[in-house]
Amino acid sequence: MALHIRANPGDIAPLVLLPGDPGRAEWIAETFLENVRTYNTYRALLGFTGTYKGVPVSVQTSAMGGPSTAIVVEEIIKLGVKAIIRVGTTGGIDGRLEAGSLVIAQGAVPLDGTTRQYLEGRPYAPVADWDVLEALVGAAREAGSKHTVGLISTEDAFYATSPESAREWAKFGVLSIEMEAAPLFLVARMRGVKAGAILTISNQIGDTSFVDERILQAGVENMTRVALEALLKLKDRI
Ligand SMILES: O=P(O)(O)O[C@H]1O[C@H](CO)[C@@H](O)[C@H]1O
Ligand SMILES: O=c1cc[nH]c(=O)[nH]1
Repeated sequence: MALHIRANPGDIAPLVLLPGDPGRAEWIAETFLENVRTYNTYRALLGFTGTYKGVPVSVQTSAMGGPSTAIVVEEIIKLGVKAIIRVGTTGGIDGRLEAGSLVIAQGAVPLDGTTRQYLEGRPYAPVADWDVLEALVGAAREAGSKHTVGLISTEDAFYATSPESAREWAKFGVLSIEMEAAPLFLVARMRGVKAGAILTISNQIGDTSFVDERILQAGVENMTRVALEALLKLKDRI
């Protein structure tokens, strides 16, 4: 049993979706999985295992930010997980991507402190695993889901980011900003596990007003279907 994910080897499937929000984890499990059982409730890091189209799949909450994500990812890998897809929300920059649209991350500029601590000052490029990236893009294309593949950035301080600072990153090709992908990519790579991320644009950076809930929910549903189909493609590559 791990310290925070109070589960045992065998409780978690090798293929995992990783949302930040425990409510989204529960919704994914209830909506898309069959024969669901809850393996963790400790600290609201809700974790569920079930089957999707007959294949064992787990949904594990990362909670918000790098510190929690790194703890969760380290522990689920110790418990036997082999491939992880983050299913998150992200803030777009300057309205280039509209609310509800999907971003598949090639890599994440590591602006967060968690990645910095692991790297001890080394320059590094946290990128998605190639098989996961290919599976996500393939699944999105097959579903006819409009998506953009590219660079995102991962930060710590949601309310410290301004449209002006985000715009500076856009000059270097950053599409959107979120809070978990860089440490996920780094820790997975260090431990020999596959990871990727697909995200739904939930707002524009600096504008914390909610987008229309129906638009956001449609994007999240679309993202989740694509991610689940991508996990199926990874089944024989782990
Ligand atoms: O929707 P989730 O997956 O939580 O992701 C985004 O939402 C949270 C901020 O509102 C951060 O965790 C950020 O990365
Ligand atoms: O980190 C995030 C995620 C969604 N929206 C933001 O503005 N920032």
